[in-house]
Amino acid sequence: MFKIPFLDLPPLRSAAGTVRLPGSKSISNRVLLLAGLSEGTTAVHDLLDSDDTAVMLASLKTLGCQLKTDHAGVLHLTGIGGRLQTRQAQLFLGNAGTAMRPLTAALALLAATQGGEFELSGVPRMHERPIADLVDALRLLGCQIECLGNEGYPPLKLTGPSPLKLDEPVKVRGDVSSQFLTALLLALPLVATQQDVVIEVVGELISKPYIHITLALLERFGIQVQREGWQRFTIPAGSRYRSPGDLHVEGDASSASYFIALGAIAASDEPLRIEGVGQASLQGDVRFAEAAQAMGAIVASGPNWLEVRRGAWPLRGIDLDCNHIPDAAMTLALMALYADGPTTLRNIASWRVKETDRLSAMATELRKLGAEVEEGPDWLRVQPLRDWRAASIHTYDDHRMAMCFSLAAFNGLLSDRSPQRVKHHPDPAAIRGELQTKDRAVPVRILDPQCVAKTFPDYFETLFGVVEARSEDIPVITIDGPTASGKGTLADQVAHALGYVILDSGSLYRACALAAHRGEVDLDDGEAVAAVGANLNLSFKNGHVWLDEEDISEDLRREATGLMASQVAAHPAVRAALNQLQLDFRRLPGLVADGRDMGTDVFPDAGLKVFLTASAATRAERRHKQLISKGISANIEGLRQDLEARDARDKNRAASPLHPAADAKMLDNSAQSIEESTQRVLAWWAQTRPFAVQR
Ligand SMILES: Nc1ncnc2c1ncn2[C@@H]1O[C@H](COP(=O)(O)OP(=O)(O)OP(=O)(O)O)[C@@H](O)[C@H]1O
Ligand SMILES: Nc1ccn([C@H]2C[C@H](O)[C@@H](COP(=O)(O)O)O2)c(=O)n1
Repeated sequence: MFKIPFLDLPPLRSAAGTVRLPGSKSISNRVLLLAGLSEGTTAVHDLLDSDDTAVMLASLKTLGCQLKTDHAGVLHLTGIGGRLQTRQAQLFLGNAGTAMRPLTAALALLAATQGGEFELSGVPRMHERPIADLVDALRLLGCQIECLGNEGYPPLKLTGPSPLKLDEPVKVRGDVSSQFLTALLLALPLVATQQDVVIEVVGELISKPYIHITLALLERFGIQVQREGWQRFTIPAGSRYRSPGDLHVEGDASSASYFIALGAIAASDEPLRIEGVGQASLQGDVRFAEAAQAMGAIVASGPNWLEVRRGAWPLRGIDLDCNHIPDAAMTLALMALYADGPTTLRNIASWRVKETDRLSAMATELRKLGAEVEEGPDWLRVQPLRDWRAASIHTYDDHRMAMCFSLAAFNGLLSDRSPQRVKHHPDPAAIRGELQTKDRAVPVRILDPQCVAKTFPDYFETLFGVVEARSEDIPVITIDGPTASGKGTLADQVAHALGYVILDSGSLYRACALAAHRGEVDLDDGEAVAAVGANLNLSFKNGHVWLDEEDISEDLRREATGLMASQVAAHPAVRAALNQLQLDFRRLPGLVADGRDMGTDVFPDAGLKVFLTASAATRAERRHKQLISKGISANIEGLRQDLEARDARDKNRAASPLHPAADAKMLDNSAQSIEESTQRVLAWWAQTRPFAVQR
C-alpha cells in the first residue's frame, strides 16, 4: 500500500493482463457477523483484508468470538451461538457502515434479551452518517438506544434488558439506505425463536441487489427468510444461525468496476481479464458491466470472471438510473470524460450519505481536471473532456474517490493534440507561453492514496501490474555523485516519500564484479566481464540482492567489492552490458536512480538530476561510522585514501565518467542532515511538477 501523502500517476496508455479481485466488502462483513452469531466454527476463504473488515473482526473478538487464521490465509471463526459472552463493550467501527449498522441491530437485540451495555462509535465522518431510521425501528421494537452525540447519528449506547414487542411488524424505511433493512434481517433471527418476526419496508426500497446478498447469505447460515415483493419479509419462528462450515467470499464487484472501466478505456489490443466476479455473482454491482457495455465496452463473462476490452472509442455518453449500482456508478462519472457526449447519472441521492458527500466531491474534483459538470440533488451530468488539466485530486478519505480518479490518468488517449498553450510546464519556453505541439497527456495526483485501504489496500499496485505508460512518461529522478556522499540514503528517502521504485546502479556493477571475481575472470578483460554482466541472474527482494539462489547483499557492500566494481565499471563493454538492466527499472509510478552516470548517460531525460557531493573528510567519516556500526573495524585515513582513489578512477575513465550533467542541481550535503537533503530534493522535484500547491 502507498502510505504517502500523495501518489502521482503519470499518463497511462494501455491495459492488459489479469486482475484477481480482493474479497467483496459487503459479503465479507455480512459473513463475519453471521459467523460470529452462529454456533460452531466457520472457515472463511478469500476474506477481504481491509480497514472495514478489520474493525468488524476486532469487534467480534471483543464480543468473545474466537478467530484464527491458518497458514493458507483462511479465517476460522468460532461464533457466540447467539449468547453474549460479554455484557459490556466499547466498539470502535472506523468509517465502516457495513459494521456499524448490523452490529447496532444485533447488539441492541442481544442487550434487550440478555442485558448489557454497549457503546458503538467511529471516526468523525461516521458520526455524520445518519442511522435514525434503524434506531427508530429498533426503539419501536423495544430496544433501548441512546444517541450520545446528535440525535439520529452515532455514537450510540445500547442498553438492556428491556421487553421486546415482536407481535407487530418491525417497520423500517427503505428509501435512504438498504443497509438498515440488511441490519434488521441479519439480526432479527436472534429473537425469532418462539414466533415469526415480520419486517415491513416503508417507502420504495433502494439498492435491492444488496438485499439479495443479505438473503442469500442468511440462507447459507440456515435462515430462510420469506419475502413478499420488496415490502415484507418474514423470519420464521425457530430460526437459528448454523455455520455452513466452509464459505468462499466472492471478489468485490464494486472494485471490479475500476477494471471494467479500465478495459473499456485502455484494453485496445487484448482484453483485460478480471477474476473473482462473473455471471454467478451475488452482488448487484456486477451489473456495472451492462452500463460499461452501454458506453461501448466489449464484455465476455464466465461464472467468476469477466474479460473487457475497448469497443466504441470515444466511449458513448449515456443517461442511466443508477439505483441498482449505487457504489459502482461513481466509476461511470470518470468514464464519462472519455465519451462522445454528455453522461447523466440519475437516482444517486445515496451518494450524499456515504463516506463523504460523493455527489459534491465528484463534481468538485472532476472540475479540477477541467470537466464541465452539473450537479442536482440526486443526479450528476458530466461532459466529455479533451483539454485536460493536471490536477491534485482530493479524496475525502473515500476509497472510491481515489480508485475512480486513477482512471483520469488515461487522458493522453483522448486529449486535444492541436497546438496548445501548455500551462504549468517547467520548461522556459512554456513559461513564456509559447505554443507547443507536443502530446498533451498530463499526470494526475491522488492525495492520501492509502484511503483505498478501506476495501482494496493493494489497488494501486494491482493497477500498475496491468497498465503501461510510455517509458518517457515515467518520471525519473537521478542522484549521482562520488562514493559515500549519501546517494543511496538520499535515493531511498526520496523514493519512499514519492512511492517510487529505486535503482541502486552501483549494486549492479558490484554484483557484476563479484560474479566475475568468483568465476576467476580477469577484471581487466572488459569483454569477459561484460559476458558475465550480460548473464547475471539478479533479483531484488525486501532490500536484499540475490545472485542466483544466494543473498549477496553483505558481500556487495564490502569496500573491496566497491573497488572491484569501480575497476570493471571503466570498461565500455561492461557499461553496455548493464545498460538495459538499468533501463528496466523505469517502472510505474516512477524511479529514483543513484549512481555515477544516471543523469548523464542512462536517463538523460530525467525530470530532476541531482549531483550530490560532500567533502572527502566528511565522506570518510560517514563511511567509517557506517562500517563500525556493522561491527567492521576500519581506519578513517585508509578509507579516505580508498575513496579518493575510487573517485579519481570514476572521474577520469573514458567511458561515462563521473561528472555532473549540464542541467544537474548541485547539492553539497557536508553540513546537512539526511532529512534536510531529502526535503531539498523533494522541493526541487515539486518545482518540476505541473500541480498547483496542494490543498
Ligand atoms: N546528509 C547526511 N548526513 C549524515 N550522514 C549521511 C548523510 N547522507 C548519508 N549519510 C550516511 O553516510 C553513509 C554513506 O551513505 P550512502 O551509503 O548512502 O552513500 P553512497 O553515496 O550511496 O555510497 P556508495 O557510493 O558507496 O554506494 C551512510 O551511513 C549514511 O547514513
Ligand atoms: N552508475 C554507476 C554506478 C556505479 N558505478 C561504479 C563506480 C563505483 O565506484 C562502483 C560502486 O558504486 P557504489 O555502489 O559505490 O555506488 O560502481 C558506475 O560506474 N556507474
